[in-house]
Amino acid sequence: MRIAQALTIAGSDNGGGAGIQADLKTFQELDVYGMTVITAIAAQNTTGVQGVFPISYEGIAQQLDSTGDDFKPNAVKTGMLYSTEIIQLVAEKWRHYEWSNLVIDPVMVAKGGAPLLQQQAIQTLITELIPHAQITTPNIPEAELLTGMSIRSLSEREEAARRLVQMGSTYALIKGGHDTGGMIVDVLYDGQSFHYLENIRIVTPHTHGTGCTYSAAITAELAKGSSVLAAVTTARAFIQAAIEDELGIGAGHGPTNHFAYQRRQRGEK
Ligand SMILES: Nc1ncnc2c1ncn2[C@@H]1O[C@H](COP(=O)(O)OP(=O)(O)OP(=O)(O)O)[C@@H](O)[C@H]1O
Ligand SMILES: Cc1ncc(COP(=O)(O)O)c(N)n1
Repeated sequence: MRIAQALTIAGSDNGGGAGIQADLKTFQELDVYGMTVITAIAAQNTTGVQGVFPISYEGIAQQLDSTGDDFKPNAVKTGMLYSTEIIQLVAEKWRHYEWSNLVIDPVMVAKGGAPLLQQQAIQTLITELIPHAQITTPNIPEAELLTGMSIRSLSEREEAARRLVQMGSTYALIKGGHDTGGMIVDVLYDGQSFHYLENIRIVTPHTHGTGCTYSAAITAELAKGSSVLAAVTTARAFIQAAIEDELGIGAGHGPTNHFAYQRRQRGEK
């Protein structure tokens, strides 16, 4: 049996809703073999982040080498990278191992406001990693910090996507989850034309890890050989189902339901 393989380079969420745990669950649900390089341990639950403990530089470098020396992932995603040094290291190993299909989820701040990327590392993300990206998937506040512009209107979302492509990302996906209103519009730009993914906003507190899960689903689909547009379309359906069929875990912002998409595909409730 041949199986597509994907690697996630991200932080750990012991609560299982975001970070590498969300990524692995998503890979598994989409029939992709998952591997991890852990950058930091975030102690957190549905009420917030209680602590962040970065893995040492050597610890991350060794995980990247142990992975790269033996495995050939068909796609790679990055989530919480935390510092300039880690971003530079990932960029160096990316070139060294000649990986492909890089999905960058530029994780900066957790839902409750805890910083997951040091302020000064944003510029390093722009210069070192984004030029290697097949697709970069910021939410609106992340897109504002990356592009230096404020984003209110749809045309500003399009302009932010243009700027990300100018920085070297082949595709840009500006996610609309932080917008207000009944419909959520995610804007995908391929350097020439825009695609709009519109979905009904589900009213629920259980949206912890939506960005992680969405970008992991894109990564899984790219690993299986889908085009970027097809990968984003499937991933959008995956995250919509995961938010809609809520699990109701925890006292605060609970995780999304990673089982929901495949259960629906099988005709189960
Ligand atoms: N309430 C909701 N109903 C439907 N879709 C949602 C909802 N909240 C988020 N989404 C979708 O989930 C995806 C990611 O959401 P968002 O834009 O909030 O990213 P994010 O801030 O990176 O997520 P997170 O910080 O939770 O990991 C987007 O496609 C967004 O449209
Ligand atoms: C390890 C890790 N990575 C990413 C997030 C972002 O997810 P959210 O914005 O939903 O808190 C997180 N909380 N923890």
